[in-house]
Amino acid sequence: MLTPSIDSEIGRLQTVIIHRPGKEMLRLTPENKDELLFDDVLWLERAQQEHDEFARVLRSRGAQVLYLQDLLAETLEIPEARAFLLGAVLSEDSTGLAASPAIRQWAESVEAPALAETLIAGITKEELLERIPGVSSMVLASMDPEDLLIGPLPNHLFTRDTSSWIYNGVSINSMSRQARRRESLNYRAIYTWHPLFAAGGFPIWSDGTVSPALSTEGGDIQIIGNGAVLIGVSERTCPQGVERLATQLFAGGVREIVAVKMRKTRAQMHLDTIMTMVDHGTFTKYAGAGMLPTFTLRPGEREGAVDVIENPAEAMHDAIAAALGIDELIVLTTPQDSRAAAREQWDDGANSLAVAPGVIITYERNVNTNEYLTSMGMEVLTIPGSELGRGRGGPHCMSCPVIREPLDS
Ligand SMILES: NC(=O)NCCC[C@H](N)C(=O)O
Repeated sequence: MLTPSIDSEIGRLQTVIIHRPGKEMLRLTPENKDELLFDDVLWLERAQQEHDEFARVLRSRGAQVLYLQDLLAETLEIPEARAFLLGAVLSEDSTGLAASPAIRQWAESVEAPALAETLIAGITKEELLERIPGVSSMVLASMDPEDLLIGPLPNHLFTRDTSSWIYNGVSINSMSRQARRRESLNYRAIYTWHPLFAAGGFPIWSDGTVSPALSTEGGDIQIIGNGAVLIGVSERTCPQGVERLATQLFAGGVREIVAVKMRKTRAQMHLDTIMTMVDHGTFTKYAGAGMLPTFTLRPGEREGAVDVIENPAEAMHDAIAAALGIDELIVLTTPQDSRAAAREQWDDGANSLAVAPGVIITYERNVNTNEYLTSMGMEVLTIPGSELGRGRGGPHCMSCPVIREPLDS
């Protein structure tokens, strides 16, 4: 059993969920990559090596690494969890009325590890018919052999986005994009039934079932400490979603939220693509992000009410410093020309993961940023990411911290 607790972005990382890329990546093609939110197809074996190095570095700094696919497989051993996931994924809406009973019967009998892989990698018509030949179904008859009856979830790689531990509770996020919505179901099953979490005792800020019109994604959420949360209002996280999460967090004791109004572009899809916290009161930030308007949100007087203060762009850093209860923020922006800055941002240069205050994991390719952060006193642990980065996410996106040491211990 775990006692999850994340009261900052930088406290020593004790437990983290990551996902080793697998067969789901082999579903990516030049034709479907955009719909699946990847910028390129990737070389799976190399991506796995890069990811194994990520896991090695995490462990070398004392973190317990939990693999999402293992958690899912262990969860699927529990009949209620299996029934929940199969009911949600293999509904008549997706598999059709005629094939549904046979598919469900087959899925009930699959060993948990294989079923976990199938839920993440998806299944083609031909793979299904190898397992249950002779099903009479117009849905299947209308498909080509290699068409996917259940789609893949390649973006499970970015464990942070779908699941955010915020102080003592968790937000299973409502994903903005169709390609990522089923990811929330997997986390919901894990946090409800997996033995590490099933004892509960933690608030669920959101169970992932709210409408995508109220989307919040974890790449936009940073737990900056001092009872405060920084949230990007981005391409993926909408103001309605922020307000909804804010009411839950305020009821649970969070003191203040600073929401950053971001540009809505793919290159800056989440807050952690332009800035991440690396040390006490210290952020690394992409030069091209500039100063952005913010909103300071606090609990209103009435129950469930939220007070909103608008802050001009020039007050961005001051608004975050105020939430942290400090006089001034330290913002580390690599001095380089704007083209080099844009290239490193695209390659997740601002997407660092702190494993302790001032100790961060970054992609090795962002040489200027890494040298600069080192010169500013950070300990920079680099990992390769040429393949992993094709999904447009770095170490921060690829991690869902569950337990961090409290900052004041
Ligand atoms: N926090 C992040 O920025 N996560 C990266 C998500 C990349 C993924 N391909 C997506 O578009 O959702």
